[in-house]
Amino acid sequence: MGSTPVEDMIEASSGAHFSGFHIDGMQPLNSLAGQLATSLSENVHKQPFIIDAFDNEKLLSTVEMLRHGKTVDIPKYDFRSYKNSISRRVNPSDVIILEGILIFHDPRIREIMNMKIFVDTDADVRLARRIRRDTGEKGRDIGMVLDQYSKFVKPAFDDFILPTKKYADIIIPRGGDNHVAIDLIVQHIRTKLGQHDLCKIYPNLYVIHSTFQIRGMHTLIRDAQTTKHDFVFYADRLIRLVVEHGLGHLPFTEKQVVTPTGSVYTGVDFCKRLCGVSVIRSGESMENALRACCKGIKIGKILIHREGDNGQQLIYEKLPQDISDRHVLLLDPILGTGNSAVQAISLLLKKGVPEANIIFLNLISAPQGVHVVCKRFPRIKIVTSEIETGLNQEFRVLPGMGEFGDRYFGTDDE
Ligand SMILES: Nc1nc2c(ncn2[C@@H]2O[C@H](COP(=O)(O)OP(=O)(O)OP(=O)(O)O)[C@@H](O)[C@H]2O)c(=O)[nH]1
Ligand SMILES: O=P(O)(O)OC[C@H]1O[C@H](OP(=O)(O)OP(=O)(O)O)[C@H](O)[C@@H]1O
Ligand SMILES: O=c1cc[nH]c(=O)[nH]1
Repeated sequence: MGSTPVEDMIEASSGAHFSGFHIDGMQPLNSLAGQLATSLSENVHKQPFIIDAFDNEKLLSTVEMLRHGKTVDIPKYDFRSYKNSISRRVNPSDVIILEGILIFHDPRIREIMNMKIFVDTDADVRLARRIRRDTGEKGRDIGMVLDQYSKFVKPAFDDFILPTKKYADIIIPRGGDNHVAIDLIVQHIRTKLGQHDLCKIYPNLYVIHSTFQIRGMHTLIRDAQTTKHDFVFYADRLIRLVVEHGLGHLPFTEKQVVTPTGSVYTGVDFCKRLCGVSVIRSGESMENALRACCKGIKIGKILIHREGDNGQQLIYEKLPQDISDRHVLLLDPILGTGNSAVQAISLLLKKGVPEANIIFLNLISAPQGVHVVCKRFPRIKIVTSEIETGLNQEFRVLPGMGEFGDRYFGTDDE
């Protein structure tokens, strides 16, 4: 086995292809060539392509659980009995490698992959590996292996697997021996895991496009010398930008109107059924901006007691009764450790709000908080105006802007 998960996976693969990101050991859910052969009938070419042997629903739900940070049990396929017998426990991790024949077939599975790789291996090498594996590991007779290969495996590869190559982002020639390609992929994944590429790791994290105006406003609110009046003024301007950006992520419907010139303008209609939820106290600073954009919007409140990096406790909540039918704009200007956000989002989920209907709006996010929230709730959207460098020992955001609530509401002593 190689020294990285990617290398391990390439070396372990039996030749056809793999795709990432991926979980080592996931292929039993998807089946290998032997399963493929048994699932295809002689007249497969005349029939629509239905893959009964693949449990894609299970694959999707398993990956979803891993993305939520949950441990899963993956069934292991036994080639001798043709059954899923034992299962294997897999823990969640930052990189999920998903490997298997026909892995690019189902568009829903393609959709969850950040990078799709096709390992192109010579047909002779694939056949040689197959003979070695099936006679050795599966105890099959060589005549049977060759017969199965020419009748089912080769035509099925040409008809169904090769065409999925077009979905790959990267095609690696010469399979696992191509160390340059493997190094490039490993480097790419490392880069994605770096703090500065958070948006690439988490497609639901949106950092508003920076301009010198925005940098200028941040410079003012971060400056410890800035007066309360200016702090509020520039924080409000930034908050308004974040709110407008966040509203842009709501669904919309197409709408046509007739303009005063008598022409038809094809536009969109805003999403109905919204509400805001502010995290007391700092989140309340964002309510005016939301009300200014969405007239009459209902705004619920959550109060969380925060102590250090844990010990978060929900103290008070008052939310619209029909919140589960609404898109929720969660308001809190600071995402630090992420513990307050996790508490608030967990409460919304408990009230029946679908995860995908939550947009978390904030001014600054520490990478630690982004990791915590995005891993636990991969379907919520986070909209922020800047990503910070980290947290200090007291779990304050760095460089940060100090105690936001105190500076905004004037309760700091200076
Ligand atoms: N989605 C969206 N709505 C906007 C925007 N700007 C203003 N709005 C208005 O904000 C309103 C959404 O607020 P809601 O209070 O959920 O509206 P509603 O569903 O009609 O009323 P309630 O059910 O009583 O809450 C919509 O009626 C929009 O007209 C925007 O940028 N996006
Ligand atoms: O991600 P976390 O580490 O949980 O930190 C973020 C929380 O801290 C801030 O509130 P704070 O406790 O300062 O209260 P305040 O809004 O009442 O000032 C902020 O508004 C968040 O709610
Ligand atoms: O840096 C921080 C962290 C939490 N709350 C704040 O107001 N500032």
